[in-house]
Order: sequence, then C-alpha cells, then structure tokens
Amino acid sequence: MIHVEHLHKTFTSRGGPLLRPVRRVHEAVRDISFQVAPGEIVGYLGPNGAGKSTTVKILTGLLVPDRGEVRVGGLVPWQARRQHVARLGAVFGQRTTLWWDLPVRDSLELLRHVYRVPAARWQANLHTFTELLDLGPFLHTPARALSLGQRMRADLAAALLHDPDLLFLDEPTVGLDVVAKERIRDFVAQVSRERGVTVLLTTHDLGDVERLAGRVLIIDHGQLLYDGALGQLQARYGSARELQVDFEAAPADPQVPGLTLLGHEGPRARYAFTGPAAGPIARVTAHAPVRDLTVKEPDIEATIRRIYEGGLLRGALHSGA
Ligand SMILES: Nc1ncnc2c1ncn2[C@@H]1O[C@H](COP(=O)(O)OP(=O)(O)OP(=O)(O)O)[C@@H](O)[C@H]1O
Repeated sequence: MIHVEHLHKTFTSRGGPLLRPVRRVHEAVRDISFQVAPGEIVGYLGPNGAGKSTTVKILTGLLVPDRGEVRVGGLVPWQARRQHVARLGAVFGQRTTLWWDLPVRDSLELLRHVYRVPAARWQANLHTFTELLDLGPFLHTPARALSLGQRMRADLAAALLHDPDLLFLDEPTVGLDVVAKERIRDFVAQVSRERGVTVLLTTHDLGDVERLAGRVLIIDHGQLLYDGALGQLQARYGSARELQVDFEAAPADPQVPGLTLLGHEGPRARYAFTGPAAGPIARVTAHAPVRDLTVKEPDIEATIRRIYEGGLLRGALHSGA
C-alpha cells in the first residue's frame, strides 16, 4: 500500500541579522525507507521535530521530496494528487475538518459532494458510523458546540465516509479521557479489520500504539531508527524488571547477593533483575523473612523515552520484524 524508498526532504530557511542573513539548511527527512501492507496499522513514532509530519505531508502529496521514491496504492502522491486524495482519509486530533458553524450532518453532507460519494453508499456509511460511533445525539449540533470526544468521533466519520483505502491518524485520542480513548481505538481497529483500511498512526500516546499497531516505525532526527513489533522493541531494549519486596522488618543490610538494589526505605526494598523472577525471589526470601513481593514490568513508555533521550538506536536501523 505504502512504498517509500530513500526519502529525503530538506528545508531551507533564512535567519540571522537583517543585513547579514544566514541560510540554514535543515534535513527533516534523511534516507527513510519502509513499506506498509494493505490493511496494516502502523505506528509512526518519534519525538517532536523528528520528521513525522514531513513524511506524512509527502505521503499525502502536500510536499514534494528532494529525493526518493514514494508510491501509495501505486500512485506518486504529489503527481496524481486528485486521484490520490480521493483514496485518503485523515484525522488530526488538534484540529477539525468539520465546518465549525454547521451541524455535523451538514458537514458530512458537504463532504459527500466534495468526494462525489454515491448517495446510497454515503447513506449506508453514515448509518454504520452513526451506530458504531454513537453520533445520533449530536448529528444536528454545530461542530463548535461538540465536546472533544464527540468532535473526534464526528471527524473519524468524516474521514471515512468516502471509503478511503488509507487513513492518516494524527494524535487521534489527544486530550480524551480513558473511556473516550477506548471508544476511538475500538472503532479504528474495527474499521481497519472489517474494511481493510490501512492506517498510519502518529501519536505520542503509546496506549494508542499498544492497542492498535502491530508494528512501529521510530524516527528521530529525520532517520528511521526502528521498524518492527512494539513487543520486540520492549524485549530487546526494555529496561530490567523490578522486584519490590516488603520484608517483615527493615533488613540490617538490604543488599542481596546477585541482585541490583534500586532503593530501600524501612522494610521495603526494590531490586532490578532480568529473566524469570523465580531465582531473585528465592534469593530475597533466603536473605530475610518476607511479608510481600511484587514484580513490576518495565513499561514501554520508559523504553521509548530512553531511546529518544539516549539515542539507544541511533545510527543503525534495527529491524525487529
Ligand atoms: N516548512 C518548514 N520549513 C522549515 N523547517 C521545517 C518546515 N517544516 C518542518 N521543518 C523542520 O523539520 C523538522 C521536522 O519537522 P516535522 O514537523 O516533520 O517533525 P514531527 O516529527 O512531525 O514533530 P511534531 O511531533 O512536533 O509534530 C523540524 O526540525 C522542523 O522544524
């Protein structure tokens, strides 16, 4: 569905004092290559300024790259824009595509004309999305009066009414509460599964990625650092597991041979370990009488933060696929 090879995009800007302007060249995307299969949901991750929006703008045909090959559904986005755009849908969490003062239904009706969707098809889709996203209570409300969660649901319907093959989701759950986030994620998963829609998801919310994306692409400084499963990223680059121990009483010496002490306070101590927990638990219980034990798994958020901050993967593409 998406085929990107050796993509490069450079921006030039002017800065410095008025009389002695300096021309700055910034490589926003540097030699990125990846493929996305039809129906796949891929998370496109990276810290601010990594080059995500630039890539997405190229994929939608808004920007032309300096070098590299891009095909989306067989088309070169910036060369066949009209045809290409008809097959795309996009939802931006930070802004709406709905007409601000129009009731939601009128916006959806206008989009029917923009995309020239056959009336029966539009009606069937509207019916399905109204059910799945529970749009009924606010179909006749202007976009400006919607809650953020309602607005996002209406935007999702708006993005999908013309049956696109490819959906760009940019921060689709930003600012929503847990229940509203889940509702959006369930819907996206269902639409992709049942309609075969390919989804490229850019988000800082790893809950979206864990729930939806079988695969992630991580970029930083315009370069692709990782292409593979989120789970493998965790297995390979995740930090150690943590064993939290509540001793019967504060131990005279909380150091346990073979374990790394992370911290201790009163009867509680925390140790880092890797691999199965049975060995470390045996060591701790042999050390002093134990009242309670908890094993804490490293979270994926921490792993990704470490990758961004420490450049854990910098310089080489690690494929977990
Ligand atoms: N039109 C432009 N002119 C000059 N520089 C730009 C332009 N657009 C983007 N850049 C620069 O290119 C780099 C990549 O930006 P991009 O918007 O693609 O990052 P991003 O990963 O989408 O970040 P964010 O998560 O903050 O949206 C940044 O350093 C940005 O300042």
